Parts: sequence; C-alpha cells; structure tokens
Amino acid sequence: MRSLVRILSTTKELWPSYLGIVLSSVLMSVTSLVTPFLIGRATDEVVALAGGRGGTTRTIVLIALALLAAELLNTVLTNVGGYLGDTMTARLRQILSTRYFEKLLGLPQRYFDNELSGTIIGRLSRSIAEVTNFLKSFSNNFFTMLITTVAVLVISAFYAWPLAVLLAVMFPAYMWLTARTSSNWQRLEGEKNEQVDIANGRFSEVIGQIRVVKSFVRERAELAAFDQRYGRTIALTRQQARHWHGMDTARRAVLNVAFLGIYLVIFLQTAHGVFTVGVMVLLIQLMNMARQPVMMMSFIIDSGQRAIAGSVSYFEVMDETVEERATVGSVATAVDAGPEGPQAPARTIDDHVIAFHEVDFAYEPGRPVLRDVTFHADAGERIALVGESGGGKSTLVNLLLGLYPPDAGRVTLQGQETASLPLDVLRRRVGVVFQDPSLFSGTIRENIAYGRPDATDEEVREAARRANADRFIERFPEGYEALIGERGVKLSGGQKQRVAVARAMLKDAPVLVLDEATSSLDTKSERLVQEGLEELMTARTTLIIAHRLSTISSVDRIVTLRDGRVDEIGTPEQLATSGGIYAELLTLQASNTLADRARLKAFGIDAGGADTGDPDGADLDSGGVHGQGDGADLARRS
Ligand SMILES: Nc1ncnc2c1ncn2[C@@H]1O[C@H](COP(=O)(O)OP(=O)(O)OP(=O)(O)O)[C@@H](O)[C@H]1O
Repeated sequence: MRSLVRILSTTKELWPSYLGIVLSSVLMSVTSLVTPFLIGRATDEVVALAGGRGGTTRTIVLIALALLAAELLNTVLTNVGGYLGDTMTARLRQILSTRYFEKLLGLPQRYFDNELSGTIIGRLSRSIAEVTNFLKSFSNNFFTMLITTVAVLVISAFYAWPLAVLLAVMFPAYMWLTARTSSNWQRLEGEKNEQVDIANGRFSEVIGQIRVVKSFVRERAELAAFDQRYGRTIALTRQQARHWHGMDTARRAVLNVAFLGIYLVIFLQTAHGVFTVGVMVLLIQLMNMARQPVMMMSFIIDSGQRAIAGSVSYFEVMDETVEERATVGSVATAVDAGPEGPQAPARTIDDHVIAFHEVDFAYEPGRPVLRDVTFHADAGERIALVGESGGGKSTLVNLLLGLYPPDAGRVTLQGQETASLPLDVLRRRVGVVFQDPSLFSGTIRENIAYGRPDATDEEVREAARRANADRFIERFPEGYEALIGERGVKLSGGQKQRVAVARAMLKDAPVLVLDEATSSLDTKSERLVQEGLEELMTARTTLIIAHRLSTISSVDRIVTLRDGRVDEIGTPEQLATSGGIYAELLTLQASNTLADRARLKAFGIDAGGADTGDPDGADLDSGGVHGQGDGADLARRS
C-alpha cells in the first residue's frame, strides 16, 4: 500500500486530474442518490392518484422530468469522469514508464548481466498496467462508493434505525473478510508474476535470436519450456482462485443474511403502516444502492492487490542504485550535449592517451579476470590486444568505457583517471566498433547519426563515404532513408559493419576501440570493412581486439594476455621472436595441421583468411604499417 501512496505522492502533476475525477464522482453519486427519492415520491403520487386520494398527473410528469434531468446529469458526469480517468491513466503510464526507462538507462552494466531484457520489459508493462488500472478504478469509484455508503446509512437511520445498524455491521464484516483474502492472494500473485516474467524474458530472447533457434531446430523445446512456465501459473491460479472464491462465498453469504434482515424490516414496517409504499420503494432502492459499493469494494480491493503486487516489482527496479558516477546532468541533458559533453572536472595525471596501471578486476568475487594489468597507448598509436578466448580482452574495453569499475589499480584516458570522469564525458571520448555491429531498427541515416542526431546530411554522407558504405547505401531506392529492420536484419554482415564504422566515424572520438569482426565476412566485404576501419583509425589512438594476424602485424605494439595478466608488450617484430603468444601464433599460422588451426582459433584468430595466399585476401590490406614504435618496451611480465 505504501508503494501506491508513493506513486500518488510522486505524481503531483496529476493531482488536478485526480481532483477532477473525485469531484465528478462526488457529483455523480449525489445525482444518483436523487433518483430513489424521486421514484419514491412518484410512487406515493401514483398510489394516491390511483386510489382517488389526491395526486395529480402534472406532479407525476414533473417528477418524471426531474428524473430525466438527474439521469442526464449523471450521464454527463459519468463521461466527464471517464474522460478525466482515461487521460489521467495515459499520463500516469507515460510518467511511470519514462521514469522506469530513465532508471534503467542509469543502471550499471552489472544489473543487465543478471536480467533478461524481456523480463525487464514484461515487468514494466505488467506493473504499470496494474497500477494505472487500479488508480483509475479507485479514483472513479472510491468516492462514489464512500458517499453512497454514508448517505444510505444516514437516510436509512432517519427512517428506521435497525436498517442502519444492519448496514453498519455488514460493511465492516465484509471489509474484514475481504482484507483476510488479501495477503495470501498477493503472495500467490507474486509467484505467478515471477513465472510470467521468466517466460516472457525467454520469449523475447528467442524471438530476438530466431535464426539460431530455427537453425538448431529448438522451436518445440522453447515452446514446451514457455508453455510449462505458463502451466505453473495455472496451478497457482487454481490455488488462488479457490481461496478467493471461497472467501467471496463467505462474504456474499454475510451480505445475503444482512439483506434478509433489511428486507424483513422494510416489508414488515410497510405492512404495519409505518412506511408508505413510496417510502418502501425508496428504501428498497437505497438498500440496492448500498449493495453496489460493497460489490465494488471487492473489485477495487482485487485490482488494488494486483497493483500492490505489480508496484513491488516496479519499485524494486526504481530502488536500484544508479551508476555511482552519474553522467553530467540528467540522462536527457547527457544525450543532448555536444560531442565532448559538458566540461569534466578531472585532473590530468599522466601523459598517455590510454593507460592501465596495475589493474585487477573480477566480475564475480573470487574469480579474477584481470590481474595487475599495466600498459599504455600514446597519441595516434595502434595497440593490439592478443590472448586466448576468455582471456580478458573485452573486459579491458569494458573497464575503459567505465562499464565496470576496476577492483584495484587505475585506468586513465587522455591523462585523466576514468573513475573521476563523468560517465558521459568518458564515453564520448571513446568510439567503439563492436564485433557485433548492433544497429537499431530505423533508417540507415538514423543509425549513422546515432551518436550525433544533429549531424547534417552532408556529414552523414561523408562519414558513409569514408566508411566505404556510400555505394551500397545509394543503391537502395530510398538511399539513406532505407529501413533496415530490427538490429539491421535487412543488411548483410559487411554492410552492417560499414554502417557501424560510419557511425563511429561521425562520432569522431579521439580514442577508438575496435573489436574486429572479419571472420564472418567474405574476403571482399572484409576488405571493404577494413578500408573503412583504416580510414577511421587515422589520427586516432586505437585499441584493437585483433582477430587477424595481418592486423596484429601492422600495429605499433602488441599486448598479450595470459591468465588475466599481461604476458608481453612489444612491437610485432620484437614479439615475433620472443617465444611468447605472438610468436606462437606465427608458428601456428605457418602450420597446416588441424590441431594448430584449432589452437589459432582459440586465440580468436581468423586462420582461414589470414593465410590463404589469396591476393584479395585479408592480408592484402596490411599495407600501412604504422610507426613501429622504436621505444616500445619488450617486457615479459610473467
Ligand atoms: N558479464 C560477465 N559476468 C561474468 N563473467 C564474465 C562477464 N563477461 C565476461 N566474463 C568472463 O570474463 C572472462 C574474460 O572475458 P572477456 O570477454 O573479457 O574475454 P575475451 O578475451 O574478450 O574473449 P573473446 O576473445 O572470446 O571475446 C571470461 O572468463 C568470461 O567468462
């Protein structure tokens, strides 16, 4: 319940709407209370006229017209309240959803490592739908209910106090039984929600990777697991429904017994001449009106229970701690800031563009991934990270981007400690081309300009041209406005890569991280992508997770990783003969045995393209060997 109060107290902008809804529901109940009085009065008038004891047709017609006026007013008020309720619900949904999204955008990477995106989305829609539905039905009905109840109690006390006593006993008894239903119901609802969230999480993962599912012929298995999860909710619902309907039967029985007493009082008092027939009709209508709030109460409590269960999941997310080093300003200002973002108040502590200094890191306690990692990159240098798969190369990039904080040691970017830079400032300085290009649905233009939505058409075209993407884009009838489908599904692997390169080109960050993705491309696409990357690397400091020997041989320095530690650092020439990982790679490359090929693969090195001898092959573009880093330190660390 506290969470619902929290929602109300944090949506002050909606208070005028709540007030409007409350006001219209108050007026609504007043107009509906007029009706029994008018009908009661009309009954007496009709009885008198029929019995020849006074009463006039004119009065009856006037009462009928008054009834019409009351009902018309009631209709108008119902719809005004309904309109306000609908718009309030939409605004509330917008506010809660936006806050949820904003919160998620600010959560650290670690949070997403442990959650399925479908679960996050499912939880959002369920929680918000339940909370908004409840608030809507609450504000539309609660006050009508309250006013009707009080009015019925007062009026019935005026005519016959036993009626008021019976009603006064019935209301709390009914509420008590309803409240008793609640706690057990909520626990079961929570368990059901968990099953549904897991099922929906998997659902969206499966749809997102439908090609893999199809290729492994896993449709039936996925479907069965999904069905099983929902199946579990049936058993829980049975338990829940048994409990709920059992309690409801008891509640209604109490109500029915109370009404037996009420009707007996009304009928007998009328028979003994205490009430006129008109008063009897009035009281019967009032008592029936009293039934409504009682029934409505169980509906409101039911949706209230759902809302409480739903808002718990909502607030679990809202109570998560956002990334420690907030971006400068809110998420919104961060997105809108210029390429460098607002000025960062960080101190320069060394001269390197990128530096890792004695860095330790573990994703999970007790399972170190990086140990005592120290290396640096100076302006314009290209540094290749080489190591076995799972050796920690991507983890180094994650630390550089501030996605995780190092457990020990220091990472610096352009001389400033990353830990002291606001995250948006830090991330604006680093362009990344991921192995998986990760495009968004929308147009090619939108994707290229993702980091700089304000870029001119000319700038977008220039970025595409330099990324070798312009020709294929211009072949689309819609050109840059061509829609590329979810995650760019309508583009080939090489085309996606080139759009990703153009996107990084336009971002124009001084530091570049490249997770080479050439193994999935054919030779021609690979060369086109590589040309784009070469252009992108020009005049930038680049950290490359290298997947091709040709790339490695053309960098300024190689950093090899073994068991999470830096094994060697040196120029390709120096490391070629040092007996370390790079030398091993060269030997493996020269070998044709399957075992050696497999070993090469374990380093994530694309054995196929690297040594086919194909003149169009991957190695062709190794041409531009960049300054071989004379002073590069050859250092065996282990
Ligand atoms: N989010 C994560 N949570 C827990 N462990 C992780 C996470 N990401 C990576 N790891 C683990 O950290 C280790 C290093 O992974 P990393 O991705 O850095 O390796 P890599 O050298 O980039 O490998 P590859 O060349 O195969 O991409 C691996 O053992 C991996 O299982």
